[in-house]
Amino acid sequence: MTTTSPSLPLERAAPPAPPRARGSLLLGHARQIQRDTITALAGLSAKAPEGIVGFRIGPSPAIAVSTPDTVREVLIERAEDYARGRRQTRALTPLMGQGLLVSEGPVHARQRRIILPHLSPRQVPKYADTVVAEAERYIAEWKTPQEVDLVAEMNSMTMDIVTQLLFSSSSRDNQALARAITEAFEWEMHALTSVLGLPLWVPTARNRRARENIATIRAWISRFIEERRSAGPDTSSVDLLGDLMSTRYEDGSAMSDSLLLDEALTAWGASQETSADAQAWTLYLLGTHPDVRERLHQEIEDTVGRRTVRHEDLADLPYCMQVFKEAMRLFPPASMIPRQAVRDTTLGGYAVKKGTMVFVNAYSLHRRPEVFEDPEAFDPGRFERSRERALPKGAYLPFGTGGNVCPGSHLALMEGHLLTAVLAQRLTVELLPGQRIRPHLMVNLRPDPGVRARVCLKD
Ligand code: HEM
Repeated sequence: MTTTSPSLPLERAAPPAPPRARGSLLLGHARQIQRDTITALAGLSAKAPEGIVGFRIGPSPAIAVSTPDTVREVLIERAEDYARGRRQTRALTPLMGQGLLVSEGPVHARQRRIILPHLSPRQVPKYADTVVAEAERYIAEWKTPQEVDLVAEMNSMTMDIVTQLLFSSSSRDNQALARAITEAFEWEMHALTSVLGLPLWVPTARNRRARENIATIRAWISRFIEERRSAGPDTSSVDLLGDLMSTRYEDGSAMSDSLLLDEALTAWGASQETSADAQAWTLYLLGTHPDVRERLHQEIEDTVGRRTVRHEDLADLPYCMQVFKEAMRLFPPASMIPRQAVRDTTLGGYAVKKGTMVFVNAYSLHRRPEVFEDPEAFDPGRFERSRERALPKGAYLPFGTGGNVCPGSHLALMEGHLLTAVLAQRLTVELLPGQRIRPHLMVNLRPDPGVRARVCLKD
């Protein structure tokens, strides 16, 4: 007689924890991350051949991912397992309300559907003349030759540009408003990065000031909305605010005033500093690579000469775009895209526990030697059309990917292309010697402690 043993359900082995970087017993890698976030996270990713590494920030488990596959898993394939971190939401809500950087789920999807068409490749060329005019006006006000900090200058220039693109107005003549904006963005930065990250209702002096600033800014934008309404429908489409006021949901209804305000402030916050940092890095890299600068100047000389740059010129300025894209490869303004696991899940075959913070490390992704040969070298040739097309999917992500991919990417690329051309056309920029400039990550990646340069208007 033969006997068969009762069949047992096959037990699947639980996925293992991701390879762990050893940190201090109590704090994990908190101290290193607090001191120098980008170096700490890049260092962790460099020791992770599979592009996934686990570590702790104090008691909280965290993971950094830095290969095209692991990044795509977090941002696309298993995106529903991750949300924005609680800290990000808490820090951004006071200024940006329920705008796209805060909202999730159906509200987020509905807002993206209505906003994205206004930032499409067909729509953004209408903003080109404004970008060029603002840049030229800004440059013309310099008494040159002059020594400047390029980081501060690019911040002011992009602030002027973004307020024109959004509201057809400038904050620079209104000192109280300009100060409120700077301080409010600084408060947000502090809330996102400080160890304590106290919520706005805690009555500290810093929080009280932030509440006043936020009220000032929101009142200013509300006034714009009211003025537009009373001026009638003709004023729509002159700027992004006009577009958002005139757009309609599928059911024919318009965006509420409160959401209009939230989305305008979100676009402002999401675009101004990212664009400024991208441009500052571009100038810095051009300053340290005379061969690239020479070729760029030649392209502009041959194509545009001394006349004002127009959108139609961009197709004939391919090297200019390659320079901007390569600068964002080496120094992506949004270097770390944060997420938090909302349930137990897996990543690259490893277990991820609910609550784990996940950092999509674009800085290290853009330096994968198997994708980018000699990754530390500044080589705009990598973005020649055929070479760019040959890049693996998800290898270059300055604007993220998936359901939260930057809706302003076409505008940002056009603005970067135009500004790179205008600045090279109108100025000679010479970096001052003896500077030690390092990437520093607060929310965005900026050159620290700034980039001192001698600028001179060309005749
Ligand atoms: C060089 C300039 C820029 C860079 C590097 C950049 C980068 C990014 C990245 C990486 C994300 C994805 C964040 C995530 O997945 O959590 C993002 C989101 C976003 N960006 Fe940009 N951005 C730039 C310019 C702009 C501009 C010009 C606008 C608008 C006019 C804009 C509006 C937004 C908004 C609203 C989001 C949130 C999208 C969502 O969560 O649905 N950005 N940006």
